[in-house]
Amino acid sequence: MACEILEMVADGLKIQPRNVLSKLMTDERSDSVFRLNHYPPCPDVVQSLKANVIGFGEHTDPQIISVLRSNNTSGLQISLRDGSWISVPPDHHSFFINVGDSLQVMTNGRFKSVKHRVVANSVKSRLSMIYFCGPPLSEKIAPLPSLMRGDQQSLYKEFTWFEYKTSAYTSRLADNRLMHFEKIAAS
Ligand SMILES: O=C(O)CCC(=O)C(=O)O
Ligand SMILES: [Fe+2]
Repeated sequence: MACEILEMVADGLKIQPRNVLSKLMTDERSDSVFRLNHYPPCPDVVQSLKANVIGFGEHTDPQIISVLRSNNTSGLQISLRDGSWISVPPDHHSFFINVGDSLQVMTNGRFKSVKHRVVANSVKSRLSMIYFCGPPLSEKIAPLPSLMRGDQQSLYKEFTWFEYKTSAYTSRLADNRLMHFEKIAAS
């Protein structure tokens, strides 16, 4: 399914070949990961604090895309441009597809990796499973040449997936991990 989505993304962007993104995850060296998260209910804390108890702190996903499925318990929220948070309705029949930092770079910022977090539910436990499509470690993460028009420049310095991961290990979850790879605009 993740492959199909990446091929539909390529179609939508009108780029060839169709597997320009999906081949990164079908590659036998692909660094994809599957994660299961369990958030037990937090009744006392939520009620006594009358505030959000964070189950998973705010962050962007590093990979290309993330394919998430959860049970029927709410908790996942995404951050809007104005900094406010909105809830993603839980639906155990649907998949939630998230753009990761790598796809943001590969589309030179056209697709944005959106900040998200999970807040604890006071009554029910939340279960989620996520498939993160990661490229091979040696893969250069750079805007797809077929997307670059005229003299358009990359917004990012060149780096490999391994370099991104190494740099991410020294950062905090909420940090913009692409910051080290952004080109500084000349003034
Ligand atoms: O559990 C969720 O709904 C989201 C978890 C998440 O964002 C992650 O594992 O990267
Ligand atoms: Fe995430």
